[in-house]
Amino acid sequence: MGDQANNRKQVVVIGGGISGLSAAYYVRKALADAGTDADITIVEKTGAFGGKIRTLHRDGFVIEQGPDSFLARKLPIIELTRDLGLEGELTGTNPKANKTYIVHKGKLHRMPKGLSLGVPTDLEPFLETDLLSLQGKARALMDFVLPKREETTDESIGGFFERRFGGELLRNLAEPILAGIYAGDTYKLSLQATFPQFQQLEREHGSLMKATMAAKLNPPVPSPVSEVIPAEHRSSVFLTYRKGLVTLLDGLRGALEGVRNVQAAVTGLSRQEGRYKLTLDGGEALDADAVIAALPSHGLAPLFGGFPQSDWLGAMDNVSVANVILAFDKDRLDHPLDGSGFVLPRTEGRFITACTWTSSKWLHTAPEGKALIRCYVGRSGEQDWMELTDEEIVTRVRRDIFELMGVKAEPLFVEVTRLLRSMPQYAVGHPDRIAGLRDRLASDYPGAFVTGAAFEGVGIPDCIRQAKDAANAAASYLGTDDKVRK
Ligand SMILES: Cc1cc2nc3c(=O)[nH]c(=O)nc-3n(C[C@H](O)[C@H](O)[C@H](O)COP(=O)(O)OP(=O)(O)OC[C@H]3O[C@@H](n4cnc5c(N)ncnc54)[C@H](O)[C@@H]3O)c2cc1C
Ligand SMILES: CC1=C(CCC(=O)O)c2cc3nc(cc4[nH]c(cc5[nH]c(cc1n2)c(C)c5CCC(=O)O)c(CCC(=O)O)c4C)C(CCC(=O)O)=C3C
Repeated sequence: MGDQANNRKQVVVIGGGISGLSAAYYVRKALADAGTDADITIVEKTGAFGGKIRTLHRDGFVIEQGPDSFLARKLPIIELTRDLGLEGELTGTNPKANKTYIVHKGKLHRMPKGLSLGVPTDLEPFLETDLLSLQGKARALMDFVLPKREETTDESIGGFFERRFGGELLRNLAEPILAGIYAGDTYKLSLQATFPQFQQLEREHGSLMKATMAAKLNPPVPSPVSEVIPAEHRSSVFLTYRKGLVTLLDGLRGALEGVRNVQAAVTGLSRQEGRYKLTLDGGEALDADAVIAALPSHGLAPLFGGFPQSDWLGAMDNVSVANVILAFDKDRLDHPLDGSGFVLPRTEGRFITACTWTSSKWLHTAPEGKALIRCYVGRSGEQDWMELTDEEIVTRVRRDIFELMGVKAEPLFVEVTRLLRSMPQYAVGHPDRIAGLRDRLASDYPGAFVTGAAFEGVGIPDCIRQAKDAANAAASYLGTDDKVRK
C-alpha cells in the first residue's frame, strides 16, 4: 500500500456502498471510453461491500436487512442491471398483495384507493374512508380552491400538506407514507429535496387534486427501457432480484475485477501539489489524482471540513432505525397477511413505524408454508429504541403485532438489524446547501467529488444516478488534465 510508483493516474473511491461501487464501475467505464489510463482503488472501512444493502439467506428465506427493493420507473438501476446482465433476475411484487393498510385508533384500515403519496386522486374512496373525520375530509377538499403559494422558496413537506390539505390528512394519511421513505419529521423535511413534483404541480395548477386527476386522463408514455424487465413484472411499481439485492452487489463486484480494494477508514484528505493525500486509520496514506467520496454526511464532514459551505455535513441529522424480521410457520400464524402490510401515524404512539408482510408482498422471500414479517423501528424524534437490548426490541415488536394483527405465534427465528445514523434527513434549504458545497469544492478541491444518499435522493436508483454523474465528472477531470499519459 502507498506504493504507487508508476505514473498512471490514481482514482480513489471512498466508501463501498452502492454509491461507491457504482462510482467505481462508471469511472472505469468512462476512463476506458476516453482511453485514459488510470488505476482505481476503493477504500471501504468494513470487511464487506454494500453498505446499507445486506441480504441474508437463512433456512430458505431471502431476508433483506436494509433496503428491500427499488422503484422500477427510475431508470439508472434498470440500465445498470442490464449492463451487468442481471435483468433475468428481476422480480416484482405479488400482484395479489395489493392491499395496504393504515392504523387508525388501534385498528387496521384499508388505504383508500387512489391515494398517491398522501394526495387523494380518486374522490369516492376518499370520501368513504374511516381514516379521516368529516371535517378532515372537508378541509382536504379545500385544496380544490386554495390559491397557490406565491413564494418559490423551499418549505417543509408538513407545512405544504397542512397548507393545502389540513393537519388531519397530513397526520393520518400522508405522514405515515412519506415518512416510510425518510423516517423523518415532515415539518423539517425539505419539499424541494424530497417531492419536488408537488411544488411543481402547485405552481402549474394550484390544486394538486385537480392536477393529479387531470394527469390520470393523459398517462405518460411508458419508457422503452422497461422492456428489459421480464414481461410478467412490468407492471410492478417496485422491483428486486430473486435472490435479493445482494445480486446487484455481486454483479458489480464481478464487473470490478482488477480494481484494488483497501480495507481502511479514510480519516483525512488534503491537497498537495495538485494531488490528494488520503490518510487512513491504520496510519498509512494513499495518493490520488481524483477522489470520489461516497460516504454518509458524517463520514464526509471530517474530510471536507473547515469552510462554511461544508458545515451542514457535520450538522445533518441521520436518523437511526432498526429492522426486525420475524419468520413463522404459516399455519401457526393467526393472520391471513392479505396485503403488503401497514404503516402507522405517529399519533398512534406505537413502537413500530411500519410492518411489511414480506412473504405476501414478495413471493420469493419465504419457502413453501412459511411466512416472513418485517417491522420498522425508529424515526426522527423516536430514537429511544437505541437504548434497548435486542430482546427488549423483539418483545415490543411482538406486543405491537399481537395488538394490531392478533399474531401471538412463536416465531421460528427473529433477526434484529440496527442501522445507526442510516436515514439522512434533507432539511428545508437542502438544495441550496448542496449547491453551495459543490461550488466551493469546484474551486478549492478540483478533482474531488462527493456523492451518496446525503445529497440528491436516498433511493438506490438515485444513488446510482448520482454516482454515475460523479464518475463522469472525475473521468473528464482526468481526461482534460494534460499530464495524463495516454
Ligand atoms: C432501513 C433502510 C431501508 C431502506 N429501504 C430502501 C428501499 O427499499 N429502496 C431504496 O431504494 N432505498 C432504500 N433505502 C435507502 C438506501 O438503502 C440507501 O440510501 C443507500 O443504500 C445508501 O448507499 P450509499 O452507498 O450512499 O451509502 P452507504 O450504504 O452508507 O455506504 C457507505 C459506505 O462507506 C463506508 N464508510 C463510511 N465511512 C468511511 C470512511 N471514513 N472510510 C472508508 N469507508 C467508509 C461504510 O462502511 C459504507 O460501506 C433504505 C435505507 C435504510 C437505512
Ligand atoms: C419502508 C417503506 C414503507 C413502509 C413499509 C411497507 O409498507 O412495506 C413504505 C410504505 C408505502 N409506500 C407507499 C407508496 C409509495 N412509496 C413510494 C416510494 C418509496 N417507498 C419506500 C419505502 C417505504 N414505503 C421507498 C424506499 C421508496 C422509493 C424512494 C425512491 O427511490 O425515491 C412511492 C413513490 C412512487 C414513485 O415515485 O413513483 C409510492 C407511491 C404506500 C402506499 C401504497 C399504496 O398506494 O397502496 C405505502 C404504505
